[in-house]
Amino acid sequence: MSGGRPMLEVDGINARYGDSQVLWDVSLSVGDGEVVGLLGRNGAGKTTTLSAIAGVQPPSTGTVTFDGKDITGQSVSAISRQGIKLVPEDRRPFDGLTVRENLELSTDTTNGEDWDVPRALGEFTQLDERANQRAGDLSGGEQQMLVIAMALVGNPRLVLLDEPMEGLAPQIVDQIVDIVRRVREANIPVLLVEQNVDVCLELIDRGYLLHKGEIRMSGSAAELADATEEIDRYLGIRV
Ligand SMILES: Nc1ncnc2c1ncn2[C@@H]1O[C@H](COP(=O)(O)OP(=O)(O)OP(=O)(O)O)[C@@H](O)[C@H]1O
Repeated sequence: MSGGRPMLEVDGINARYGDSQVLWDVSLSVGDGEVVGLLGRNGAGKTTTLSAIAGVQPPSTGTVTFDGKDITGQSVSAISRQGIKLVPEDRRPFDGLTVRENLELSTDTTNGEDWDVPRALGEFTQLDERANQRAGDLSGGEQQMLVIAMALVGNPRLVLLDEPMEGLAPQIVDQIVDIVRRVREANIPVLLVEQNVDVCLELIDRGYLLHKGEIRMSGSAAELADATEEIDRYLGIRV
């Protein structure tokens, strides 16, 4: 279901930390309204790929094109203004602010007005119930919900989600899965980094297997689900 034109095109990017090369000619795309998975073991280069797209760690070579425009090497803020919202693995809300204040602070109408604080609280009723509580007093799962809601009130044109289920209890994982589904229903494209193959395949239209900094396989969710040998080899886990 690759749908329309690619919203994001990553073409042959290489990235290094000092002398050590960690991405080798990585190419991938995310189409309009697609949820695309980037799967790989610890250290495969998933976070570095997201960092290259978001401008945190520009690639040494290769290009990143967003909505037909070359954004390679632009600053994090310039890329964010164009509607790419990165939700890093360790992103946390501001503990001392309430849920509502965190959402108000993250509201950005540069790229649209579909999402605002009332809509976010309407979609995430668990957050609505705690709207006036300090974010620091929320559970880990609720905080994760809040950081995703904070990305949504930024009216993103693409969300980069780095392991949003990491460290959460299975019951909470289900809630985050539900949230990613709702982002998808809102037609916002998502590039989802995930180590949990089962969870990832439930959510994505297409995906890429990254191993030691190289894309080893790509395909639809169904093709990846059938590729048990590659999943075993590159992820060391069975579906
Ligand atoms: N700031 C850094 N300086 C030096 N090496 C780094 C840095 N960040 C990551 N690396 C190395 O780059 C490689 C890719 O790391 P990256 O974080 O992109 O992988 P990942 O697939 O996201 O893994 P994880 O799930 O553990 O975050 C790893 O070998 C890692 O040790």
